[in-house]
Amino acid sequence: MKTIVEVNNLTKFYGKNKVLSNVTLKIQEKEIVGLIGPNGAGKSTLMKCLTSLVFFQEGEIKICGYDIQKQREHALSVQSSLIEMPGMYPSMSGAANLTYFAKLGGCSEEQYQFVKEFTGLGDALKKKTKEYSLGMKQRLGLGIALLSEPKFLILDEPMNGLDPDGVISLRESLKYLVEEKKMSILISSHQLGEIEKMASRVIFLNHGEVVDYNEALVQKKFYILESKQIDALIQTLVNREISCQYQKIGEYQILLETSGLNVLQKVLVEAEKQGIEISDIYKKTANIEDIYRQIFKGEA
Ligand SMILES: Nc1ncnc2c1ncn2[C@@H]1O[C@H](COP(=O)(O)OP(=O)(O)OP(=O)(O)O)[C@@H](O)[C@H]1O
Repeated sequence: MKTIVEVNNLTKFYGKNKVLSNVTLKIQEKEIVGLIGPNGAGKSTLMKCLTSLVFFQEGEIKICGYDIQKQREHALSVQSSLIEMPGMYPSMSGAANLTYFAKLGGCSEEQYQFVKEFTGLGDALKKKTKEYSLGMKQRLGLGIALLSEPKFLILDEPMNGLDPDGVISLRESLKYLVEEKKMSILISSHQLGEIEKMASRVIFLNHGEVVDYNEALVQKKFYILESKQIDALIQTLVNREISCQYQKIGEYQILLETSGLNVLQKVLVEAEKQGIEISDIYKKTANIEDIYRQIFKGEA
């Protein structure tokens, strides 16, 4: 496996406010890594450090082996990003924007043609970009980012404002870039379901720190228990001191997190003793949303 991004003990302050604390992570070739965390967790700041848009005080960042502070030009030459609104000239057409940025970056004719096709904008490339919808701007913005044939792509909330078709098309585009162009992608989003579909791995940030969720959470078993006597069931869990995490997720349902079947059995035995009828049980493996809930309890 080839490491494309290496971040070691990155610490960033805005004034006296520490917004990133000892962030350490790696991204390998052909990985799509999701960056998840509540508002203000530091996702955009981390991305801005990776693209050298902001200065950081401690630690190091290497992109394809190039140090972002000591070999800034090289480190920037192998990456592209789409952070906040894609930059483009509003009174120029999409095609003119592409041509302009292609010339600026010395893009090959082959790559230019690939990007033109890849945007999927077709005839709309002739329109001025001030007439573009948000989705069209995102497509063009991604196209512009790809002109330099980056090894590493950073996307900050690229799904914002996209309709379902736009989201599906973005997902397919990213998978293509990883599979066919061997790129690595870091993508932040609050759309956990989408991240789950497109990312091969997820990094959680909380208060500027990478959360070590140890992926063990993914192996935990979750059961949804349905009962009309849900409050009595919860009371039983408390009274009998059954060691498990649970959460009421509906009028008649609790989500039970256990480390094994024996805990579920204990719960069922106790419920039966108390005359509590469990009407249904569903088994569930942890998904990103479950893990998010575990990590950010009450903060989401
Ligand atoms: N230019 C700035 N000057 C001072 N503080 C800033 C600046 N930019 C961000 N911050 C602070 O840094 C912290 C992290 O912000 P950041 O935008 O990185 O979070 P985020 O995880 O991207 O949030 P969101 O999900 O809302 O986009 C916040 O406390 C924010 O107020």
